[in-house]
Amino acid sequence: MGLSVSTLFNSLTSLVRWGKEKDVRILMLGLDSAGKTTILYRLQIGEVIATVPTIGFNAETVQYKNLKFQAWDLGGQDKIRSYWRCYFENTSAIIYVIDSADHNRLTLSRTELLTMLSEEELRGVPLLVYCNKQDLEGALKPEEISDKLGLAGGEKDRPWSVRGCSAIKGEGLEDGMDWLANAIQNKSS
Ligand SMILES: Nc1nc2c(ncn2[C@@H]2O[C@H](COP(=O)(O)OP(=O)(O)OP(=O)(O)O)[C@@H](O)[C@H]2O)c(=O)[nH]1
Ligand SMILES: [Mg+2]
Repeated sequence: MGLSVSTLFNSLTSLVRWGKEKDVRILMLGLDSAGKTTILYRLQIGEVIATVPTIGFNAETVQYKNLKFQAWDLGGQDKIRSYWRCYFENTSAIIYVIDSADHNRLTLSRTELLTMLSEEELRGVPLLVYCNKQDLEGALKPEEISDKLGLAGGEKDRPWSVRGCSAIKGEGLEDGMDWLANAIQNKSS
């Protein structure tokens, strides 16, 4: 995996420095290969880039309509998910990405999501779930995924929304971001 202690330390130092300078920090989380990095660069440069699995994170400034934010796209592989919590401080919103065609790992993805949401630092933070890869045959619809996640039963203290998208086709991303931008602005007003 190659994530050394010094790499982690440097990451955390830059995280703290950046977190102080910028206002809106959005975390992008989800299992490996869900499409987080693809979505990040789709939002930032409007193109599909060739990705490799993220070891550590990508941090980018994204301008979306009138909202400028720092997006932290964290690697989703099993062994590095435990580092997610190092990035929770000062989070304005969470984008959680699910591969809608990865039926076998939906339960695991739900578990990781609920574990993260139970963290005190993320209490009340708006959550957008992108059900990505809607272009793939057999992809579960956002309504089905929403039912399986069961957020309606427990997430009463935060704004949340579950939306379908395809980062490859560029579909659905804007609807989700419009909702998130509103949720962030309402929270801080
Ligand atoms: N068909 C389809 N493939 C997608 C879509 N979004 C991403 N992919 C592909 O899914 C693979 C993984 O995408 P990444 O963006 O690297 O996934 P990630 O969530 O950043 O993965 P980690 O960095 O390992 O956590 C790549 O081959 C992407 O091209 C989509 O909407 N549809
Ligand atoms: Mg990635």
